[in-house]
Amino acid sequence: MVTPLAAGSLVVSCQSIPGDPFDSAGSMALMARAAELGGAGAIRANGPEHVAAIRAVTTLPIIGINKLGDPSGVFITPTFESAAEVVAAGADLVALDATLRPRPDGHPLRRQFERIHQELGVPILADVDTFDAGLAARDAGADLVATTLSGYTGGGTPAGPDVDLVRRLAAAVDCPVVAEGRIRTPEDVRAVVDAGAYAVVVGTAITNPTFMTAHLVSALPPKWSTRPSS
Ligand SMILES: CC(=O)N[C@H](C=O)[C@@H](O)[C@H](O)[C@H](O)COP(=O)(O)O
Repeated sequence: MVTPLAAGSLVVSCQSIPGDPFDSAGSMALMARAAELGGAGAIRANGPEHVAAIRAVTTLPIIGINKLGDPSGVFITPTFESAAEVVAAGADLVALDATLRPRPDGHPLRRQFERIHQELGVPILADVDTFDAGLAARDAGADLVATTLSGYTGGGTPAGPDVDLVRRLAAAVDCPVVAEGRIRTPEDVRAVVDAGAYAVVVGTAITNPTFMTAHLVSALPPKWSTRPSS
């Protein structure tokens, strides 16, 4: 299936954290507008309400996800019905958890892919955690494979992106490989592009000011941050 995601795109993931000051559809729509002004090629957004709010302010392609259920298991667009909701709200592609973990509805991934293609008519971005999951997702019919879930399914979360997984998948699958997860700096972007990424997704570094503030505050020397003002 032809993807509306252009090669060489920077995709901005406009997702809010529950309880954060920016946790609203309106805030994510503003983030999407800012991303478009800055040159983003697409937006990734969570849930029908946020997808609809972003659809109303931009013509950029939207990668829709629908996070439901327990975050320790399969929860990114876990079912066909959850995919249908974000497509009805305006998503142009659907991203979903394509790890090898058991799925909440017990249906095989291939069946979910077939229904999304046949009944919703949109391409599928498979969020994977490992090389084997990437191969399996492509074999099951994914249109694009993303490294989104590497570092989040056990064994600890590294500080930077999984450049090696991007490289291995890009050399092995006959579909675009999207780099996603912990891409925070221009150097990270160049590293995943050099590894063969078709497009690059950045979320936290752009759309989570609370995290980024804490991240930079943590770099302050302890004595400097507590010294009295003169
Ligand atoms: C693991 C998981 O649930 N990742 C989610 C996937 O949609 C989002 O929480 C991430 O923000 C997104 O993948 C972008 O990554 P980063 O925020 O690191 O640039």
